[in-house]
Amino acid sequence: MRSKIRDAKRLVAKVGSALVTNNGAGLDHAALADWARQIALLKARGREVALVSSGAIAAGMQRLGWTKRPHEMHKLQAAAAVGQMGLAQAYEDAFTRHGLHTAQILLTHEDLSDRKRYLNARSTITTLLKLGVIPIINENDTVVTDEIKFGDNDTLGALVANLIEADALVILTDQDGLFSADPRKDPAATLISEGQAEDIRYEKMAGGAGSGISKGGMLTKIKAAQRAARSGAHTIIAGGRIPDALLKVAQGETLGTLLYASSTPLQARKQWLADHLQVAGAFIVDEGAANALRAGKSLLPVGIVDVKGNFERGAAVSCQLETGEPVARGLSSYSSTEARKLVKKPSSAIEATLGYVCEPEAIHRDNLVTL
Ligand SMILES: Nc1ncnc2c1ncn2[C@@H]1O[C@H](COP(=O)(O)OP(=O)(O)O)[C@@H](O)[C@H]1O
Ligand SMILES: N[C@@H](CCC(=O)OP(=O)(O)O)C(=O)O
Repeated sequence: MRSKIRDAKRLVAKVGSALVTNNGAGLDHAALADWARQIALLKARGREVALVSSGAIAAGMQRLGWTKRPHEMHKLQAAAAVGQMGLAQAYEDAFTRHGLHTAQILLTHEDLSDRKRYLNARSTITTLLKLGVIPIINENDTVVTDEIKFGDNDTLGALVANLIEADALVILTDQDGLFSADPRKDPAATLISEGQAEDIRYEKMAGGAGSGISKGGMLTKIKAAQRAARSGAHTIIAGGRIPDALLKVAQGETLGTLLYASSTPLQARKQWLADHLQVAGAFIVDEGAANALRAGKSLLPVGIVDVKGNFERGAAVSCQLETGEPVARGLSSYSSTEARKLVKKPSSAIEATLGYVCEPEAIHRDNLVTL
């Protein structure tokens, strides 16, 4: 089973408050530098890594000279806004030493449930990965408070894994993995080595959070593994203080707890597209485009002869022949208004027509299922 992780090309690593901060007093710069070193090595070995990191509130509290975590949401949000600067700076410094650039991405759950924003976030992060930049992701605590209340970047890690179709989500924390019971309360608890992410027994083993600064605990990690599995990503929960934890996990060494998914990212995405999509409109395509779609290729604007319905970028649309015969369905890279202007045009004409290019394809093959 661990070979699944050894073969994982795209990984999301999540480091929690329990690790990023020095017991709540600012950032643990040595720890950050060490993850940067490990991620740089993984990159050099051809892996893509996005990093979801907590720590904004703890860093902000230190910068503001606060010794006690406030209870008021607006103060916590202010601390997060101050601290995010330090967090981003610390990562940029750490990765610069390895010749790598970082990019700051602040997201909310709403961003990822809105189709248009979802596609935009997806294209940005995947473009950054292709450019060799390390995306450093945190929640946008200025505009949402749920995450501060629940102290849960685990869910964000899973959402990002879904978003970029990562092969694996590596959650690093202050325990060596999932134990049969909270090891802080039950010294006889034993480490679970691996199991299926959807196995509901694990939820019962996961108690609340361990320290004052973290709130999510193991339960949010198990839920995150279940969510990641829905897009085919395997999850590993491992001890972030174990030397070379990330490298070892990525090499497929038996470390921490592996909660595996039963399908691959692409299978899972296509299944989701096949099962759940209510279509908002249609692309009427010519024979050539229909054949390309049946051969598993993307839909290019040049093969579209007409656009039916009104829809936004990211909407689910069907692709059909003029006879009404359905060929495929998928997520449109363009709104219906934009797509109407692109009918029968080569992709090279998109920029001249719209003034910008979202994607060269009207529907990318990863976002398509043939019928
Ligand atoms: N079954 C369990 N196995 C391991 N840890 C558990 C379990 N149940 C609860 N925990 C607690 O979860 C804590 C990790 O979660 P949390 O403090 O939220 O970390 P992070 O900040 O890394 O997200 C551990 O310190 C531990 O006390
Ligand atoms: N986004 C916030 C808090 C998120 C948080 O604490 O999550 P976790 O590390 O999973 O316990 C921060 O950066 O401080």
